[in-house]
Amino acid sequence: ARAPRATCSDGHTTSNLACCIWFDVLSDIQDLFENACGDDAHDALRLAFHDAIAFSPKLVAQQQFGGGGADGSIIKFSSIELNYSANVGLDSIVNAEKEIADNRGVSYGDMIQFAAAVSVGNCDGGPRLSFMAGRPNATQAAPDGLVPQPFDSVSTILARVGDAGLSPDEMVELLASHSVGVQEDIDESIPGTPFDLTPTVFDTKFYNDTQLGPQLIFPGDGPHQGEVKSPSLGQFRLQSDVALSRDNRTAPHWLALSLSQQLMASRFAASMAKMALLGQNPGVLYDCSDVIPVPK
Ligand code: HEM
Ligand SMILES: [Ca+2]
Ligand SMILES: [Ca+2]
Repeated sequence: ARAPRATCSDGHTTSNLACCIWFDVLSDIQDLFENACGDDAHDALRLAFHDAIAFSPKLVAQQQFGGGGADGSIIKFSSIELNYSANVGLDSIVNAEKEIADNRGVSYGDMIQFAAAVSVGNCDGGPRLSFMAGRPNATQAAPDGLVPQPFDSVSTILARVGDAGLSPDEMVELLASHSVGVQEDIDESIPGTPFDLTPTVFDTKFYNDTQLGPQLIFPGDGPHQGEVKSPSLGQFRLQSDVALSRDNRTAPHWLALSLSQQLMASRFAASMAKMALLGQNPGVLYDCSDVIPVPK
């Protein structure tokens, strides 16, 4: 059955009038992204992970605050969280999204997941992500140490994301995001070096090249902590990506995704939807997915 339509004051239609504000936010965020899959879109996708993954039931069991997950804490408490080493390079997207959210009166947690969903649709091959709105504002900064680092072992990474609620398969699926990413801060001599040869295309090349590509060269002045050799000067290899691509707990799924654009895109969309709810009460959220543009 088709969802009932409501018409916003600007003429857009959506299944829920409470979603109308997101058409305004969409226009702001697309101005920032220049309707493209460029630097700001990439940063917005990375930001969604760094906000959401900072959620730890394990810390709560030790009577500590475990972070609020996808709660916008990385914007609300940016003066704290942007000092964490894993969050290097996120300042400019945090400031840009904060300004839009403040202007439009939406929560930072919603803003971050919305911007990420829009960003993926701007990349050729990117699936249409869903978007749930209604996250309350963060109450505390997330503690340090919850965002995986490229020099972490596979066991460390899987334990950390497992604590947050993500399976090894979901971790693998989410890394399709590195198909549209570049590094800036691991090797500062070569900012903008991508993780695959098609950083504006959401494709399977990243999975294929990390798993099967030869390890020949450090493209800049490396090695740096978290970096391993890459197949060519034009791309950069994170140690964690290569380790996950070859570990027996994650390599089979990595291979499966490398063989099917359709599987990769659909699994990524499902895992992103799950990640966007980490630490959140789904009962207070409502579906504004119909505001997310249909990818070209
Ligand atoms: C094991 C987990 C992960 C590790 C260790 C990791 C690490 C990194 C590192 C070191 C960079 C380069 C940052 C810089 O130098 O500017 C990066 C970039 C990026 N990451 Fe991840 N990442 C992980 C998972 C994810 C996930 C789950 C997402 C999204 C769902 C994501 C999205 C991105 C994007 C889009 C970029 C590119 C940013 C840009 O182009 O400026 N990453 N990641
Ligand atoms: Ca957070
Ligand atoms: Ca790519």
